[in-house]
Amino acid sequence: MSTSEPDVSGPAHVTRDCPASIADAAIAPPAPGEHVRIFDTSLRDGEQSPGCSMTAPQKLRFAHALSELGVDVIEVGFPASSVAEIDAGRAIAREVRGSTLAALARCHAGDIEAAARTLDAARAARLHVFISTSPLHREHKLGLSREQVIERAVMGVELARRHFDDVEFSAEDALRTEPDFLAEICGAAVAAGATTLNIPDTVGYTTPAEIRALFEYLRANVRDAHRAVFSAHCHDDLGLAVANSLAAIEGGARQVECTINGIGERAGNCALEELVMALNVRSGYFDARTRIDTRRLLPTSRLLSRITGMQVQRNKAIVGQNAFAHESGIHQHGMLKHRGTYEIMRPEDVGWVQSQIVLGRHSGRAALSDRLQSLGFALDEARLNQVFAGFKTLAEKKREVFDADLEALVLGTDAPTLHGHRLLHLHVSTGVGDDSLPTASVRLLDADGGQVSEAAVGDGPVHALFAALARATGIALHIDSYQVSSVTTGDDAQGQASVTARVDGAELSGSGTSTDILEASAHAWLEIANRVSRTRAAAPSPQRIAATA
Ligand SMILES: CC(=O)SCCNC(=O)CCNC(=O)[C@H](O)C(C)(C)COP(=O)(O)OP(=O)(O)OC[C@H]1O[C@@H](n2cnc3c(N)ncnc32)[C@H](O)[C@@H]1OP(=O)(O)O
Ligand SMILES: CC(C)C(=O)C(=O)O
Repeated sequence: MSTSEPDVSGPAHVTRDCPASIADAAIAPPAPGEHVRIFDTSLRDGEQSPGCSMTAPQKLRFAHALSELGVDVIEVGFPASSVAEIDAGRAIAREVRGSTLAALARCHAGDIEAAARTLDAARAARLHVFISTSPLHREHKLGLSREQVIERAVMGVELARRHFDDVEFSAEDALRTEPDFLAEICGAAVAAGATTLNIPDTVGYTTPAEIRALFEYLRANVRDAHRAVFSAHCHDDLGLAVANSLAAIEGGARQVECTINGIGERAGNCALEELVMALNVRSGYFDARTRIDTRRLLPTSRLLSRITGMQVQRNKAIVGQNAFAHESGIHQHGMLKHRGTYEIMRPEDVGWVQSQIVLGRHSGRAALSDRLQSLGFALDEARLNQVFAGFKTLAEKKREVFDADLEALVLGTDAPTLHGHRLLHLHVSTGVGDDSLPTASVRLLDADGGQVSEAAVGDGPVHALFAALARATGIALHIDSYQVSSVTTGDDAQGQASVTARVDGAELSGSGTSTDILEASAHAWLEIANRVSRTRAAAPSPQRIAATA
């Protein structure tokens, strides 16, 4: 192998020619408000990411989620790659409705037959055939001349059309292909029956201005261009996949291929959630619509992370944990006055419950005071300043200051549970077998020093325990999440239980630690319940982030 730098740029005239061609191109801009098809390839290109392979049941589940999201086309896989891929695709084709189902094939008879067999039962099916068109790929990968590549492409499209009316042709590595040859092969594909022309930036090499120019050029120079929908498929090697896809839309693309969380070969593909929200938030600028139900973006992203085990980075746009979290005082102060100051979209519109004000070393008095009010503490200015000084000292030591820390700061060193109900006794029995039911009994010490005992049954021991605590305290919590993790090691490891609950429209969390995970769970539940009873006792209602106009 040569040690010199590989020439990856393709022919020098590729980038030089496009702008000149645009000047010649007398084409109408895309009609305003046009629909842009969303083609999701998480199950095909996404699955090509190392570490992202999915089982057949996982693919089926995710395909249902994509259809519920409102994706126009779901690429179910590359059937020629294995029997398991065919079986997974067939299961999707039997069940999933509401989206067109596509399968990828090389310009090979065997691949096309396998893809067609896979989509047999689909209500709406598309065959997607591809071949490389760039000089680098033609010479080094395929060993084919321009004419031979066109011949193969035409053969592939014609064979695909024998199975389905909906046929997509992709010119792999299109952005490093000579524009005149690209226009020629696209025209040949349309003549052979292709209804969608996909122009992939296979190696993530292009820039927004360049890809826009290329789409404008192709719309003007491909023979019978009006008979096909132009599509973009951008990779993220330079972090430009979303920007390039948006530019392609400006150039006339009316289908964009993307993946949830941007998974895909190498650095990934255009992230569906980012592209859709860019079109949505800047609708006046792009004037192009999708039919995606944006409130399903976060749940779909989370489902994919759970299935693949590939976590989304915290600062990822739209679906990352920090996407709607504010930690610095100046931003928090602005957010409390009007959330439009630091948010360009509503978290609720993409599936989050609400924005988050995270208290840490950069926070100021406005955010601290707001959080204290929502915890039921109304402090005068002098006391607030005192607590603020303690808060800053604590925040220097901790990354994030939690509600329980604030309660300790205001109330003194006692654990927060001392200021509400406290667990004295707990007994839980599990219910394995026909006649037994999981049962829990609890005895609590209340804030006035009295005792209260209650028992309850449930679907499982934790459910029974939480039901008994609800009876004893008179507080009903809607549990959103419950997790137990080990915080030390060995046989006597401490377990930490974390509970998140929604109460009176707010999301509250509590945690408890013990060598007994049921006791830890009871402490976590009581931490939230005690906060609720104190908040309810301390009217007026908490200040909320002002709604965006
Ligand atoms: C840009 C993209 O994302 S393309 C999609 C990439 N996805 C995948 O490759 C996943 C599925 N792939 C596979 O399972 C395997 O590669 C298979 C089963 C398809 C093929 O396996 P093999 O027959 O062992 O071939 P191998 O993968 O080593 O090489 C690819 C062959 O396809 C040929 N080829 C590549 N693209 C095309 C095309 N679009 N049309 C026709 N032939 C093509 C190559 O020239 C090579 O042919 P050769 O074996 O005659 O040299
Ligand atoms: C096969 C095509 C669409 C592709 O995945 C690419 O070129 O990246």
